[in-house]
Amino acid sequence: SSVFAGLAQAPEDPILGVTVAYNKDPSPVKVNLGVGAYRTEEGKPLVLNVVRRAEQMLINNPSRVKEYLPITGLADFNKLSAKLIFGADSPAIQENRVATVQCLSGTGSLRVGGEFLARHYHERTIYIPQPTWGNHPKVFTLAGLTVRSYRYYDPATRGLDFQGLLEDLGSAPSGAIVLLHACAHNPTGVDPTLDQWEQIRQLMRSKALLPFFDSAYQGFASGSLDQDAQSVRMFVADGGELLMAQSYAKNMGLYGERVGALSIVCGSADVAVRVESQLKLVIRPMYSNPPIHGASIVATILKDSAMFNEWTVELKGMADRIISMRQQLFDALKTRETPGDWSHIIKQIGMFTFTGLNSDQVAFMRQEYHIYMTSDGRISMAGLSGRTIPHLADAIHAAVT
Ligand SMILES: Cc1ncc(COP(=O)(O)O)c(CN[C@@H](CCC(=O)O)C(=O)O)c1O
Repeated sequence: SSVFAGLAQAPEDPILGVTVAYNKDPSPVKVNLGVGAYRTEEGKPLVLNVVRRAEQMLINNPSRVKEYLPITGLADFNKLSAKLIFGADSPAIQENRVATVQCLSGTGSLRVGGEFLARHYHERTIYIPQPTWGNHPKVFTLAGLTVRSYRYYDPATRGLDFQGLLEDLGSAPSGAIVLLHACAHNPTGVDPTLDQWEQIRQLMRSKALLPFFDSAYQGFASGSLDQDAQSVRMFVADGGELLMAQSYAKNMGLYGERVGALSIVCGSADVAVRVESQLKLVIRPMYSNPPIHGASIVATILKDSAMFNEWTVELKGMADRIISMRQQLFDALKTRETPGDWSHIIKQIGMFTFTGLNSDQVAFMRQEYHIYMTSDGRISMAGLSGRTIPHLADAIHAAVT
């Protein structure tokens, strides 16, 4: 007998569970378009050359040890991560108003930020986009926040529901927390224009809504690290406060190293010092201190201008390959004269295409064509190649005719 005999079987994760199902499928034509992880044209995971070089340098360094990091993580990594997202010339950094802690990738950064807010911020409600990354509601609920949604995506236009967004944020209680995807919105691939970002910023500041940015794809959307950080930098430039979760999973290919950072831009240096001290009290009983290897790789690359440049070239290569998959899929559907308007495939940006296919069509494509994607119709473009695009186009064509 077992004390856990009555335990129910938990369901598979809506995103990570797609890979579990894919791995069980013996079909030679199966394609995994579920998890947002980059694959090469040959369909293989990619370890960036610059990452391998950085790792080699670390391994060859005889004085390198495996001691505990401080609770806040690797100091170099934290400073360089803040510079990467806020910009080297950021006034907030110059004025020492940024508290940064290394966390367990993007998820860990969001969770630590959520727990910090639940303990120290007067408004416990966080507004998240509808739809958003499937893990967001669970992360913030378990952190102790009350999760509500704001309209974001318009299925009719397959674009931004900007009026709905403004209305929902306009009617949020003043001081409420608002989660914002910095770029490459997951799952829709739809981002506000810079002008729309400015309107969002003005509305939020006028109601003292607290921005919580999630940046999991910096450099992956446009291929430019600075361009993909423009939304964040507009908010920092106005001198206001915000939270910022960064992930190096995708843009540096460090998925399993769990490398990320949470930064809180504060009103003054004095507040930033106290914020960092309280963040340590959240982290210490959660995982005590973060892993050293991945953060050392990132710091090695970001601090050396030649390696940084090499990284930007490889990053642009990944972004460009995804953009070319968009064009090839769009062209393949046009060739087949597949019913419907598929221009959103080339308009959307970042890792994902929100196809508009419904869960029945997704199930049909899995059954008949061994195409694996999330039930909301999202496909990870990084999972495609010139070889698999015709197969996907055939499947979509069959699903909609
Ligand atoms: C918007 C957003 N925030 C945070 C994360 C968390 O990434 P970390 O690995 O913790 O840094 C993801 C990853 N979402 C991808 C990857 C698989 C997953 O974790 O769901 C996805 O949506 O497929 C994301 O898309």
